[in-house]
Parts: sequence; C-alpha cells; structure tokens
Amino acid sequence: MSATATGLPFLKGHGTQNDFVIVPDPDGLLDLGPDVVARLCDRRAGIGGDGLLRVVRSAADPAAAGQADQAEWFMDYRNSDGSIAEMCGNGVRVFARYLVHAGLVEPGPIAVATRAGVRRAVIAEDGVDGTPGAVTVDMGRALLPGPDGIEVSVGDRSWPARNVNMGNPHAVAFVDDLAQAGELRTAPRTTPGSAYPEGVNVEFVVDRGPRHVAMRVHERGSGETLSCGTGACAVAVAAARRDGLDPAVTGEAVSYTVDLPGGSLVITEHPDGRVEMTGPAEIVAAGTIDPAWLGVLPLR
Ligand SMILES: N[C@@H](CCC[C@H](N)C(=O)O)C(=O)O
Repeated sequence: MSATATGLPFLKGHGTQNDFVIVPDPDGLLDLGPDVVARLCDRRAGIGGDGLLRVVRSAADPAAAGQADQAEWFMDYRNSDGSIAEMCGNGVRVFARYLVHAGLVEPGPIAVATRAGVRRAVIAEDGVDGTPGAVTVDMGRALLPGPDGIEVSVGDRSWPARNVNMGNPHAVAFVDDLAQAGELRTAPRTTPGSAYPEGVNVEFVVDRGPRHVAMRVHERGSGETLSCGTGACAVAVAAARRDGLDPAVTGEAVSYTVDLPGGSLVITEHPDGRVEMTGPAEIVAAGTIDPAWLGVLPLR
C-alpha cells in the first residue's frame, strides 16, 4: 500500500487511547512536512490523532541510519503539531500491531528502528475471542539527569518534579490529587528553563496502592492526551526511586501498574536497567485520504 494519484492510504490505531494516524510508506516516497502532519492530525478538519506514525523501511530513510541491519521497519513518529519526537511508547506498540495487521510480520519478537535507537518488542497472539494480544516493548534505560530543584507549575500552584529521560524528556511531579493540574489546556511551566531546552512532557502522578499509581500527562507537541507510554515508564522509574527501590542495587525487578485516563500499562524495570512496557494496541480503521483535500500528494 502506498500513495497513488487516487489518494494516500492511511489507518487509524490507538494504544490505551493514545491515537495515531498511520501512514504506510514502505519505500520512503512521502515527504510529510509539519503542515501536512498537523492537518492530518486535526480532529475536526482532518483524520484526527495525538500523533502520526509513518511506516517506512529503515533502509529507505536516512533518519534510521545504522539500524537497517537490526530492524527492517522504521517508526517515523510525529506529534500532532507536526513536530518530531525521539520516541513514542504507545506508538511503538501500535506500530508493531500495524505490521502484524498488514501481514508484514508474524506475532512474536520484532525489532523496530526509532529515532531513539532500536526497540525490541514481543507481540502476543490474539486471544480466542479475537482480542488483540498485548505488546511488550523493551524501552531501554531510563536516564535521571537532574538537576535537583526542578519545578512544574500550573496557574499559581507548583510541585517539585524529577527529570526522567526515556529517549524523550519528561518532568514527573507527584501531586495529592490529579484534578489539581486543572484543565491542562496549555503546557505547564517548568523551571529552571535550562532543564528542558527541547521542551518536555509533563506527568502528574498520584498513588493508588502498593506499586500502583495513576497519572495525567501534558505532551510536548500534542497537549493533554489520554495516555503516554514513555511517560508511564518515566513515572514508574520516578515512583520506584521515591519508594527507595532501585533494581540495579537490589538485583530484583520492580513492576508498577500505571493507570492513565485511557487504560493501564504495566512497567517493569530490570536489574540491568531495561524498562519494559506491556499494554494493548489496536487498529480501528483504514481508508484513503482524498488528494483534493490534501492539495497535492506529498511525494519526494
Ligand atoms: N505519546 C507518546 C509520546 C509522544 C512524544 C512526545 N509527545 C514528545 O514530544 O516527546 C508515548 O506514548 O510515549
């Protein structure tokens, strides 16, 4: 499936209600600029999505340089405002689900090239009732680069936050009540400004029970979304450190269930530092974008 004079094929998918426009471009023929991506992600005038996943062979995209020998497919992820991000956790599960849906891979282990490097996933078989199998992804190591003293503010309220990098940047703030963050129509402020020169995803977290938390997120480039996979990983690692748990020290893996408005993810940090995310991913629709609406097919 690729762009033709009669239109641009697309699919729609989501993982815990973080939703994506999926554009198959196996041979890397499309040039999707920020404006085109933002139009496609527009929920009223376009298809609608928190982001866009272009599916391209690693060998056909310079952004996947050096990864083609390990991962045939490259996830070219874009935020809904058209900006590029290094990584998307829900996106990589949906990307894997698309590859199975399209018959390009079988359920089981798969490697996906991303701007943050190769991510290895395992796609479970569908359930007997047809429920799509969960996808588990090795999200790599969390970095906790500091500095101390980061604060996140909404209106006149501020909270201390922890800087966690999952390939993309996160500020994780523990709050008393998720409603305290308000409507999140605009990005929370973070200080010092120097902590996040490329912008940041901000998570607000409350405890639900032992190794069980709930969160809301304001995503860089997409606004408040119903789920963020990298955000859930960042939250689980920040919660573990707050709880005095570090698998590298104890030698025991630590798992947290992270509830998001769109569903739940299970995040496990291993003694070697790998952070594993397990959650659902499904394809909900497929169609063709009218070239007249698009103006012109964005071919290279
Ligand atoms: N929703 C994603 C994260 C997408 C990228 C993020 N908005 C950024 O700019 O870093 C996820 O599931 O991880």
